[in-house]
Amino acid sequence: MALSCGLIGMPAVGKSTFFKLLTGADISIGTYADHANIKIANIPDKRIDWLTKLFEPKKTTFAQLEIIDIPGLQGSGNSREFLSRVDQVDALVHVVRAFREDQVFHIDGSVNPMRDLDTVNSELLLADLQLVETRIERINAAKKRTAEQEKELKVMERLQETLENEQRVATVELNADEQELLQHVHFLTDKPMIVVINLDEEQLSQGYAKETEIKKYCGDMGLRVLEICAKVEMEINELPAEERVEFLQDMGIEETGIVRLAEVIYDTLGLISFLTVGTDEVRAWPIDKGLTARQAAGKIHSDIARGFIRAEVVSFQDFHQAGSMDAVKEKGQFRLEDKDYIVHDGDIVSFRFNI
Ligand SMILES: Nc1ncnc2c1ncn2[C@@H]1O[C@H](COP(=O)(O)OP(=O)(O)OP(=O)(O)O)[C@@H](O)[C@H]1O
Repeated sequence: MALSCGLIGMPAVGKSTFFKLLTGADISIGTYADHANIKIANIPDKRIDWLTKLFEPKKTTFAQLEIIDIPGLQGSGNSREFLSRVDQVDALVHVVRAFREDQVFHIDGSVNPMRDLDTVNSELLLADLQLVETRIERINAAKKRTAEQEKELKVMERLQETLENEQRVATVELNADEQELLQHVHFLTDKPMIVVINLDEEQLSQGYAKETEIKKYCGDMGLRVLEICAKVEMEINELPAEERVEFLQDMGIEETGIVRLAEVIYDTLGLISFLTVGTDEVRAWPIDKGLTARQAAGKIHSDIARGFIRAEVVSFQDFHQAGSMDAVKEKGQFRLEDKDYIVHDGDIVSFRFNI
């Protein structure tokens, strides 16, 4: 099952616009959306584009993620529903409005990215603090504490202090023992989160005054920040492919904000891709960093993992430089790896198996 990423933020900050850009979904973009949209996004991958040109396969499959457009947080009225939706996703993209546009209302009457950042973060921090406090109360109410409860209490007290200092659970270093203890507790501020500052065209071209302040705030919280102008991205999206390249060159940028965002989400989720090639299909397979060849084989089919013999591996970079499998073999860059080989991002793999 694909991992999921939820778009969150205040109402009318551009979440549906980013959702549409990431998933290519044709949904109506409104300022009063009251439902969550879920769609699959392909993760753009230049390696897959290149391999597709070379192999001309019947089918090309990109790595995929589920993207969920979570309705805007508007005061405490819908906060319970908001928090339960946040609880269900693997990562978050927090869209913050910096763009100035009189036609688009702001729920608090003015555009203030720092205030919005803080409002949403506080909601998440508070939900986690309540969870910690409930668990502490439960342990304290026990007549006699087990050794396990003693350990949990110590960790919970550390988390409580962190959250009271407005720091995220993700910033707390836990040893393996403590991690196991918390395995079944879901903290919202433990989820990877990326902050996207949605700029207007002028802020994009002339620089954005609040940049330093926001970056410092996010840096202190351990959050990655991207600055993107959703309006310009929509315009780029409507251009034919050839004109798009030209447009980006004119702007002096290599990638659109959306491609960068998709890559950062993928990376933040701890995912890498191994690749399979052939005339039937060229495909990127998402796996967690650190998986072995046999575990990676299991992502394709459990039979391949069970009957695993060897993995034939060449790195995309070597293949790209050499230009063909024969050239790769001549250069001695074609490897046979066993089941414990740790698969790397961009490994082109073919599994030998026997069942
Ligand atoms: N960078 C930008 N510059 C100017 N206008 C923008 C920008 N980004 C989004 N908008 C406009 O802001 C409005 C709100 O955007 P959108 O519907 O995507 O927000 P939302 O966060 O999904 O809202 P809701 O929470 O109500 O669903 C739209 O009219 C959109 O075109």
